[in-house]
Amino acid sequence: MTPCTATTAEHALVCSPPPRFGSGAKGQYSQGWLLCEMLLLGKAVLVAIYGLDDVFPDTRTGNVGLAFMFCCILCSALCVALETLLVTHFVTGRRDKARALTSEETPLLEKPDGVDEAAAQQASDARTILTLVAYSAQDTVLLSVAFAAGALAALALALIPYFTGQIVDYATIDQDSHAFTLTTGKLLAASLACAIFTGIRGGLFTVGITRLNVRLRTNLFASLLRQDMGYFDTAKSGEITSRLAADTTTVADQICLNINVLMRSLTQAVLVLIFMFHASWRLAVITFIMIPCALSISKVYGAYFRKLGKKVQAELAEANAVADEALGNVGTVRAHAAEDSVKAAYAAKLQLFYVLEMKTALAYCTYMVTATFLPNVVSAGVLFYGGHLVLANRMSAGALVSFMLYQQSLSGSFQSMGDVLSALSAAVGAADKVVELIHRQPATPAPGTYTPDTFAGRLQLSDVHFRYPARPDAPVLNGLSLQVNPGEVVALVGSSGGGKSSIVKLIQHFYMPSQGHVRFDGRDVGLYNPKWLRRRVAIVNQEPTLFARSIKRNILYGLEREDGVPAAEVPTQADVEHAAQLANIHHVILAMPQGYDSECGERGVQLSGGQKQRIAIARALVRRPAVLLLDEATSALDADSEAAVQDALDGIMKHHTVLVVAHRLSTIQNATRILVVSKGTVVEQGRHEDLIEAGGTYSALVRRQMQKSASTMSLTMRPDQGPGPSMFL
Ligand SMILES: Nc1ncnc2c1ncn2[C@@H]1O[C@H](COP(=O)(O)OP(=O)(O)OP(=O)(O)O)[C@@H](O)[C@H]1O
Repeated sequence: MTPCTATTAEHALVCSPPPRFGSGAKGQYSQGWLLCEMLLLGKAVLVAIYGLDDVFPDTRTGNVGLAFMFCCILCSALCVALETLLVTHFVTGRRDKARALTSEETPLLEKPDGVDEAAAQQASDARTILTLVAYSAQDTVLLSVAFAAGALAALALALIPYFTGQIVDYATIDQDSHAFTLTTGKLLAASLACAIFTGIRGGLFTVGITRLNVRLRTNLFASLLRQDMGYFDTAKSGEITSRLAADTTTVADQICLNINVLMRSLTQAVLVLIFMFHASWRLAVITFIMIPCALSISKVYGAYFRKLGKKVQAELAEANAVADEALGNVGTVRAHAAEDSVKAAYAAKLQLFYVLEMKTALAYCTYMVTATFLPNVVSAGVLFYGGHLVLANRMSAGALVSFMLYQQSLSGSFQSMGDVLSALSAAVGAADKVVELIHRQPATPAPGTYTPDTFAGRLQLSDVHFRYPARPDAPVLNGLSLQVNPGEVVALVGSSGGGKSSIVKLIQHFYMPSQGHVRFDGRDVGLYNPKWLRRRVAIVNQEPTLFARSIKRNILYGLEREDGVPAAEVPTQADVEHAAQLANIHHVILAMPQGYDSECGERGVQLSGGQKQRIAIARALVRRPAVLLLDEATSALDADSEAAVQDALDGIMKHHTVLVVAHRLSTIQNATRILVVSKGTVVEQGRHEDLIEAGGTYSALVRRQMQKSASTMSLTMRPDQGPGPSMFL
C-alpha cells in the first residue's frame, strides 16, 4: 500500500518544477526515485517487522546496517544522476521547444527585473487572482463540496499508514489474529473511502474547470466584440483567437488543477502531521526540522537553474535569428555565395548554446544527486532515531512503520505544494493576458444611449482630422467638412488612398476623429445608441461579408430575436423578400433549390461576387434605413454581375439619402453633389457637369478614366452598355 500513489500521478500532471523536463526525463527520473524509495522503505519495513534485534542483533550491527543503507541510497542517487545526465542530452531539443513555448505563453518571465515592473506585475497578478476568484465564486457550492471530498480523501489516506502500522504490530508483536483481520478490513475501508472521495473531488473539479473555462471564454469574447476598431487594426488575429481558444483552457485547467492539488496537499500535510505527532512526537520534531532544510536546497537550486535556462534560451534565440535571416533570404545568400559565412555564424551561435547546455547538464546532475540523496537522508535519519526508540521500547515497530509512511507522504505533500505554487504562479502569468483582455477598456468612449423619436438623417462632418490608431504618424483626413441633407445623393470620388472609405468608417463611429465632429441631425454620432443607429444608417461595404448561414439569416443579420430585437420589430419574410426585390436578387434566390433557406457557405463562398453584393444590399435595405452608406465595389465583378448590382443601386438611390463612395460614372452623374476627396480634404464639389466645366481635378480624373476605359472597353462592356456607366474612378 503506497499512500503517495495519487500524489505522484497528479503531481506529474500539474507540476512543472524547473529541473524536470520532457516526459521521458521525468518518467525515468520518477522510476529512479521510486526505486530508491522502495529500497529504503523495504529496509525500514524489514527492520520494523522483524524487530531490530532479529535483523541486526545488537545496536552496533544495527548501525552497520544503517550505514549499509546509506551506501545503497548514495549508489541509487549516483545512478539516477548518471541517467539524468544522459537524458538531459537527449531531451535538449524537446526541452528548448517547451521552454520557448512557455516563455511565449508567459512573457512576464522574460521581462527584465525592475522595481516598478515587479510592482506592476504584482498588481496585475493580484487583479488576475481576484478576477479568477470572482469567476469561481459563482461555483462556491460545487467547489466547497469538492474541497470537502478532498479533505475526506486526505483523511482516509492519512489513516492508511496508521492501520498499516497497527497491522504490523498485530501480526508480529501482539500476534492477535482477530485484531489483525479487523484492522485489515479497516485499512481496506479507508482505501475505498479514499478512492471514492478522490473520485468525487476529481469529478467536481473537472466540472468546475469546465464552468470556469466557459465563463472565461464568454467574457473574453464579449470583451473582444466591445473593443474599438483600432485594437483590431493592431492586434494579430491569430493571437486573439489563440487567447480565446487555447489560453482560456490553459488558465482554467492549470489554475483549477493546481489549486485542487494545493488544497489536497495542504490538507494531507496537516492531517499527516497530526498523525505523526500522535505516533511519536520526537520523531515528528526531527522530521519537521529536516524536511524544510531539504526543500530549501531544492528551491535555491531551482532559482539558479531558471537563470541558466534563460541564458540558454537567449542563445538559442540568437542562433534561430541567424538561421531565419539566412533561410528567409536564401536567394540573396546564394547570389552572394555567402553560404559558408552563414554556416559559420550559425555554428558559432550553436557552440555558445552547447557550452551553456553543458553547464545546465552539470547543474542538473548535481541537483539530481542532492535531490535524490537528501530525502533519503531524512528517511534514514528518522529510521535511525526511530530504531533507537524501538530498541529502547519507547515506540512500537508498527508505529515506526506508520511513521515512515507518514514521513514519505509528508515530504510528498511539501514537494507537491512547492511545485504547485510555482506552477500556479506560471498559470497566473498566462491568466494575466486573458484577464487583461477581459478588462480592456475600448479606446472609444462608452456607447451612447440617445434614441430620438424622429430621425431625418442629416449628416454633417465639420473640420474632421483623423489618423488611424495603428498609424498615428500618417494623417488621413485633414480638416474635412461635408454635409448630406435628407434625400440627397452625395458621391465621394478621388484617387485611391485619398480617405473616402475612412470617411465612411468615421460615420459608422468605428473610429473617433482626433479633431472635429461627425454629426447626425446636429448631434454627435457617438451620442446615439449604436443598435438604434445601425437600423437607421445602413452600410453596404466594398467587400461585403456573408456568414455561414442561410440567405435569409444573412439578410436578417443583426435583426433577429437573438440579437435582442423585440419580436415585433424583427422583419417578416415579406420584408426580407421586399428588400431582396429592391436589391435585384429575389429571383436569383427563388431559383435556388432551397430558396431563402439556401446556405451561403463560409464567407459566402457558395455565391458569386455579384450575388453576395446584392444580398448585402438587401441586408442594408431590410432595415428601412434613413441613410445609406455605399462603398461601391464593382471592380471585381464581371459585366453581368456589375450591371445587376448597378440596377439595384440605381433603384435605391432614387428613394434614399445616400453617401456613396463612387466608382461608376453613372452613379456620379445622378448624384446631387460630387465631392472630390484628395489627401484627406474636399478639393472640389458640385454637380457633374459643373465640375467637368470647371476643368479641375474631377475633370482630369474623368478624362483619365475614360481613356483607360476605352482601352479595356471591349473586355468589360456589355453589348447594350455605353462606355459611360462602366467607368471606374
Ligand atoms: N485600418 C487602417 N489602419 C491604418 N491605415 C489605414 C487603415 N485603413 C486605411 N488606411 C490608410 O488610410 C489612407 C486612406 O485610406 P482609405 O481606404 O480611406 O482610402 P480610399 O480613398 O477609400 O481608397 P480606395 O479608393 O482605394 O478604397 C490610406 O493611406 C490607407 O493606407
